[in-house]
Amino acid sequence: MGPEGSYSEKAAKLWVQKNMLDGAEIHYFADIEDAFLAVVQGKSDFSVIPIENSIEGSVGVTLDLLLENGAEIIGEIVVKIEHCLLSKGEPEKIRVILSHPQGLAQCRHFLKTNFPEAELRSTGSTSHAARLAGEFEEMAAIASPEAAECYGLKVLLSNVQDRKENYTRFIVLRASETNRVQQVSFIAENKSDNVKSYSSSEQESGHEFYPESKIEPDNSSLSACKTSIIVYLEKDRPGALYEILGAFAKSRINLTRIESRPSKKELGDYYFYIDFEGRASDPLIKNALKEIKNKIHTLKILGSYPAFKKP
Ligand SMILES: O=C(O)C(=O)C[C@]1(C(=O)O)C=C[C@@H](O)C=C1
Repeated sequence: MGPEGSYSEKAAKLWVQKNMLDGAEIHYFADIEDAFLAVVQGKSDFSVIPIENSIEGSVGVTLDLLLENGAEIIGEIVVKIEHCLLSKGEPEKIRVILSHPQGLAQCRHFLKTNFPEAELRSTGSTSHAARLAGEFEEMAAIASPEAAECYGLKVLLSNVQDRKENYTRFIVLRASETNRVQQVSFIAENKSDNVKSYSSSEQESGHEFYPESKIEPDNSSLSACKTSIIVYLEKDRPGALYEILGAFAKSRINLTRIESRPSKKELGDYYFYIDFEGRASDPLIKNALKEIKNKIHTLKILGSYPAFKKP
């Protein structure tokens, strides 16, 4: 998610560095949906998308897109978020404050206390907010110090989020295997022997997929890896969720997160997003997944990936 100076850019750069993908090019998209779909449509090899924040919780649109699209989670990155109040003008002049909805929500108390009269407006990203604030003195943005530098803004106040400790977890996606196979054959068909040429505008960047071996996780121990799944029960019955969680508990599989999301079919009907330690290919986990398959309507495995380790 762009433009330059967003937290997503920071996460993407960190992931590139961690995986030594030297020479990787960063492409910027207007919002979470566009960045997500870029990978599904073959416009990028990987997408880096925010999924949860320690103050504000889940990013709903990301959860919905994970359900609706064929994308695989192959990594995660946690970024410390230190929001600043940025503006060209002085604090007394501020009439409108812009940010991504997550940014505004993470600073709700600060904004209400210090700028009760200001109009709050959402933008596609915090950096987009900073870019706009660069144009009008009566506007301010909640964004990173890097965004201030990018768009020539003053940092009026630092660390304005409602809790000092503020972290966002980003996931790294690539197209699911079926999608990737289609995209690779598409590239191969459009490539002559030694000249790289791509006839479709969708493949303008002319990229090739990074070899998978470069991004395979270290699977030396179960806790070094995480797996994310989506479960749909369809029929609400007593103990259904308990049985699913029981299958994990019985095998001593450690759950790291469980989240519900409305199915959008009717009120009170949910999908459950579950993260746990270990890889889906591990026999212990395979067994637990087999056991729960009989008790539920849908199981979607989103991917197994190395758990984030603090540098
Ligand atoms: O707007 C940005 O800079 C983003 O990268 C998006 C995003 C988010 O959606 O959570 C990322 C981190 C912060 O929590 C605020 C906004």
